[in-house]
Amino acid sequence: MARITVGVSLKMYFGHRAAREWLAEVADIAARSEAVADGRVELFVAPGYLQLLPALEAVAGTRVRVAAQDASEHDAGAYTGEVSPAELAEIGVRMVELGHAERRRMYGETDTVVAAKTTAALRNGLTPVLCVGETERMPVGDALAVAAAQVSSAVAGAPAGRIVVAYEPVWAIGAPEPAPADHIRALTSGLRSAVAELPGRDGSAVIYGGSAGPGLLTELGDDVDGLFLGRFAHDPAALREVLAEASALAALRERVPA
Ligand SMILES: O=C[C@H](O)COP(=O)(O)O
Repeated sequence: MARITVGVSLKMYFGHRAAREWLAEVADIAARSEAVADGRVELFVAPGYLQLLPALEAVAGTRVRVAAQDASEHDAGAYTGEVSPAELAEIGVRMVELGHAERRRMYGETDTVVAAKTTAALRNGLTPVLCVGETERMPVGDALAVAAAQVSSAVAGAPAGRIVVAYEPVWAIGAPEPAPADHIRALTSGLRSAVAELPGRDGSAVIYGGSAGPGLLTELGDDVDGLFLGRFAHDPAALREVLAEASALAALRERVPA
């Protein structure tokens, strides 16, 4: 199936009530989207930890997947303040964001930590949304080398399973605009080839994040498997637009054999 993946992280932008209201609107949008309902578009939402249970409740009966924004590398034990990937899976969370630029930069997450967390996620049946990307503007070849090395280090030694690679150039996160389309295309195409060579990663996807919003998916076309949105999906109407674009792109891919 020519699946397009669209994810949204709320980071820590919303309080509890605002998150619940947003989730209710997203659940309604998803329920009305044929492409989400039949699986041509995979939609996942990554709210804060305290918002996970209400999120699961809100999207029950739809195909929307709930993702955590991080998870421990340990399943259980004396790890104060950590959140267990085993418990996330137990409550119905399906995906987990790992190695986001903000965690790497502000919380000291190294490639080694991201690799341990990736192993733990896959061990527990969670699909890692592996965030990778260069920290500064650089030529595409150099940027690809950085991002591809982050991917291969994260999955080395991890159990087999699908991964979603979110290519997020750090300099384009929280910016007024996404990275230039040519840069994104070069990187997502290169990462697709790199992921295709990894054993045990069938069905994996490479999506783009970093100030993404309506219009970008259509501009990128076939060179990307979807988007990872932040601020520009806080307005549910913008997410509705992106899902319509994803649905059109999925339909186009079904008509044109890969
Ligand atoms: O998690 C999402 C990305 O970091 C993108 O966030 P942004 O679209 O607000 O730049």
